[in-house]
Amino acid sequence: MSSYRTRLEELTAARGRLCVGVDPMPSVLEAWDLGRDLAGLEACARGIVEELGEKVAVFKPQSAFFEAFGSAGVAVLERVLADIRDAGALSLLDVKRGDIGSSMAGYASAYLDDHSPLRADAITVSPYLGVGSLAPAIEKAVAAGRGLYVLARTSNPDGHAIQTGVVDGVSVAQHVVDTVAAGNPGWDHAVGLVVGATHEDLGCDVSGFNGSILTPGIGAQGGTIESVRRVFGDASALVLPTASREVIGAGRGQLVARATRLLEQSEQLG
Ligand SMILES: O=c1ccn([C@@H]2O[C@H](COP(=O)(O)O)[C@@H](O)[C@H]2O)c(=O)[nH]1
Repeated sequence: MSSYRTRLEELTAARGRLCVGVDPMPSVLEAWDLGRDLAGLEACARGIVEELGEKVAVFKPQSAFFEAFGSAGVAVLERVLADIRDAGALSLLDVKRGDIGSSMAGYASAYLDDHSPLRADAITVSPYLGVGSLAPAIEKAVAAGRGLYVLARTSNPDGHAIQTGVVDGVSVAQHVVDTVAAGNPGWDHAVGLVVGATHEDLGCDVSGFNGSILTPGIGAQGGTIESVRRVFGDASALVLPTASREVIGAGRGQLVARATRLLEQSEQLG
């Protein structure tokens, strides 16, 4: 399999630069006229991929909404990941894992191994235990042609204090950006960042970054493609904008129109 970076570049060149979030939360199920139950979860999550699977480059299932239904919900997630593969799109599983190395190796097997039923093309990871603790997942991702996105500057206001806090002269977010950038040439540029779309001041400089930047917070959290273009400047070219409720939150009938609108807007990102 070619590298994650190559597959991402090829697919976004062909389908446009948008990652649609698959967040089948109760309000979304309601908007889709579905029950807040396992059947509703499956109809909504698989319906999103059925409608958009060949139009969109990347889908980001949010693991929390599947885990909420226990093992039956996780089985739905496995089917959603398979649907995404069958549609020729990339899956970016939002699980925000982070632990000491030995446990991180377990997570890597769960999400990045070619034989795992929960395998995704990329996952989100947390660097709170140190970027170095992510090494087993990075090794696995590179070897398997998969990717990781490391939380650097998240979209939520609560992240501000910890991520813009300064240690040894640089912000925590900048430390994450710089550490990933330094490793990326040896990692096939498979490691990206999560940097939210909601900030007027990022609190870190991503202009020299050398991987993909996942940018959540568009729509429901107040960010726009236009604000991403303004705030990220030249680094906009690296951005993979992602939106969940903005695309899926008004029911199945609105899906294609809402995704198409964001895809058109994302052409501004260069
Ligand atoms: O910094 C972050 C990291 C991840 N997320 C996740 O993205 C989606 C956003 O949903 P919207 O409906 O588009 O607001 C959700 O799954 C979050 O857990 C984030 O928002 N911010």
